[in-house]
Amino acid sequence: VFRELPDDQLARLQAEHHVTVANPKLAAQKPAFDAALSTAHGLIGSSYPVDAALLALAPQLQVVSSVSVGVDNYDIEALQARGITLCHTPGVLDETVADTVFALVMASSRRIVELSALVREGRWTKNIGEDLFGTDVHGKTLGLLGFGRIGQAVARRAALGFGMPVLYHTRRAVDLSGTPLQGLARHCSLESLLAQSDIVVALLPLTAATRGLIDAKVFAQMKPGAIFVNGGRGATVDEAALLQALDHGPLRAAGLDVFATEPLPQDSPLRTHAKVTPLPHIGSATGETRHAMAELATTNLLQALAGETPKAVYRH
Ligand SMILES: O=C(O)C(=O)[C@@H](O)[C@H](O)[C@H](O)CO
Repeated sequence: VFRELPDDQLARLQAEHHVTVANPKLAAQKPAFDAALSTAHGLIGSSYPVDAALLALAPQLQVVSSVSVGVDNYDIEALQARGITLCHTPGVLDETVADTVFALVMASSRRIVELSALVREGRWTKNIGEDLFGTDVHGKTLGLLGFGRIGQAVARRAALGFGMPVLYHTRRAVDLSGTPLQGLARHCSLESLLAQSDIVVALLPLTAATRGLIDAKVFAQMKPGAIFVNGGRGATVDEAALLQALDHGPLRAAGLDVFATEPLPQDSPLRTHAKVTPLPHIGSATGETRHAMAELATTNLLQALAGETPKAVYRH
């Protein structure tokens, strides 16, 4: 177990297997982690690189169970070459991440953090003037880059809760017939989405194809005054181009839950930028959802080690 699990899930593992808990990110625990790797049949955790070098130290490994939906920390080819099963936790976090994304849409559009700080710091001395006005969210056009389970959960909030026209860009249109989004979300080209969207939300997994995809060319096609929110992976965005777009247009503001380097380096201009609402990668960070993720990851691991097909195998 290379990232802390709730006690009840740890107990499920200990009831059936010999369990070592060692977080390799903690120097004091790294030796125990390396020692346990040499005999490990299963790994469970998240946000630590499981690459070919690590796999070479784990000759008995049969399954890796990630307490995350994203799998960009895992060398998929190296795992497949070893016939090691990779499991993850899709589905159980969709609504929570969608809530976080919408919180960033609201916070960056209505300047919630900035104006709350004004009150906290005793600077509310007169009625708020136009220079501190935000911009409406209801009725604005939302553009989604990525339209999987989480993207569709965001689209439901927007279309059904805020009367927002929804556009999305993916390789293929999604069949929404019989779903609450039928007729409320339209598939379109990237260019068309960027030209029409008042709010652009990125929910892209990090792959070779999406790394740095949201670059200066993409920002330049956004509407003047657009709001940009990223709830997917930081490295899908060229952060230097994002800063340019914030400082020189067209962006009005950005809400960011993810960054190319996490935790965000202290000297990153995104950390203190007046037009940025930053969050420390809390997309799924609620007690309920992190427990549900740990529970699914534990079930995946137990099923795999019992020779059964795990509930959520990552399909490449
Ligand atoms: O599931 C994901 O892909 C996430 O980004 C978060 O829910 C995880 O908590 C995070 O990856 C853990 O480090």
